[in-house]
Amino acid sequence: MSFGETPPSTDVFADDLLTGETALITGGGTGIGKALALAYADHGADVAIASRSMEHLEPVAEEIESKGVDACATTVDVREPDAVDAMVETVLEELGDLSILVNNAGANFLSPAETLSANGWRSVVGTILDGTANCTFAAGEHMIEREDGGAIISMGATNSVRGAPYHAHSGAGKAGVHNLMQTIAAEWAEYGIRANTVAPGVIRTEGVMEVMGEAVAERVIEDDLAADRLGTPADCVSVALFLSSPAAAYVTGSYYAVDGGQLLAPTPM
Ligand SMILES: CCCCCCC/C=C/C(=O)SCCNC(=O)CCNC(=O)[C@H](O)C(C)(C)COP(=O)(O)OP(=O)(O)OC[C@H]1O[C@@H](n2cnc3c(N)ncnc32)[C@H](O)[C@@H]1OP(=O)(O)O
Ligand SMILES: NC(=O)C1=CN([C@@H]2O[C@H](COP(=O)(O)OP(=O)(O)OC[C@H]3O[C@@H](n4cnc5c(N)ncnc54)[C@H](OP(=O)(O)O)[C@@H]3O)[C@@H](O)[C@H]2O)C=CC1
Repeated sequence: MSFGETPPSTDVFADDLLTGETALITGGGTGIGKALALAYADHGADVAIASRSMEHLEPVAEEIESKGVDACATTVDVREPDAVDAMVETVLEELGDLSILVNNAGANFLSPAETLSANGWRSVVGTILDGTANCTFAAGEHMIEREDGGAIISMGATNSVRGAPYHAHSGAGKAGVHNLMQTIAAEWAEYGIRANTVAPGVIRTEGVMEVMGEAVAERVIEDDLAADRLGTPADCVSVALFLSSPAAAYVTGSYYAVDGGQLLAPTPM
């Protein structure tokens, strides 16, 4: 017996779950971010996507518009605070509001700690942690001013909970992301803004397969997971949609692993 697949969100959630909301998803042109962007549109939200490459963004923006909602695609390097401020301005100019932020842009490679260069550390921690902070602060300023609350979801990773070989930069960055979400949850509750972390385990995307390769993926399934498959972007979509919706009105500062049981202890038998 296996867990099976997470069904498409349209089979589970109401079509109008997010009608009236405006979501910004960083890294929304590929992988998990693309799946999130299309799902948010399926459920009625206007959707902005932002990353460094317009080539990644443009086709997804077209697909979002084909679903009958408004789309905005804007380039940004999330490591640059001024560029992030400009991204939020563009979203507000083009879509008129910003009520949901998904900090999804990410970067990773596997490296022994002792050979990791200072620049290698910065490229990953800068994207994951500085990027999440820059976007949260810029979007948060608007969310506070709009006086109607908001939802912030940050993509963490299971490597934030347990140190793991070759993850010095990525694990430390993702641990910082969750801690930041908890602090934001505490500080901005008074404005009706909720902040939560979704922590994928190993989700089959082009990005992660570049990092780990097929042979390592097979070993992970065999040795590290309770589930009998890697995760899919759809597995992450349903949790993020829930956290973005009124169904999660009392949920803030929380950590949701989407990991097929990766964080469970291995069997002693
Ligand atoms: C076994 C289980 C694995 C599961 C992992 C689960 C945890 C998280 C997973 C994910 O996040 S998956 C998503 C991953 N997606 C991406 O990484 C896509 C984006 N990736 C990138 O943009 C690049 O790969 C990047 C290197 C992360 C960043 O590129 P950027 O253009 O900013 O930097 P570069 O100029 O290319 O390099 C900067 C710096 O980093 C060093 N470096 C790059 N790759 C490696 C490597 N494989 N090993 C060691 N060092 C590396 C590079 O040499 C540069 O340093 P200096 O040479 O200038 O010192
Ligand atoms: N897949 C997995 O197994 C896991 C993923 N995660 C996390 O989930 C999220 C999505 O991962 P996944 O879909 O696999 O990754 P992808 O590699 O597909 O996506 C990463 C995205 O981030 C964007 N991006 C990278 N650097 C920057 C930057 N400096 N500024 C703006 N955008 C940037 C990229 O777009 P562009 O190149 O156009 O800039 C790309 O769209 C990430 O945060 C990742 O760390 C966590 C654990 C496991």
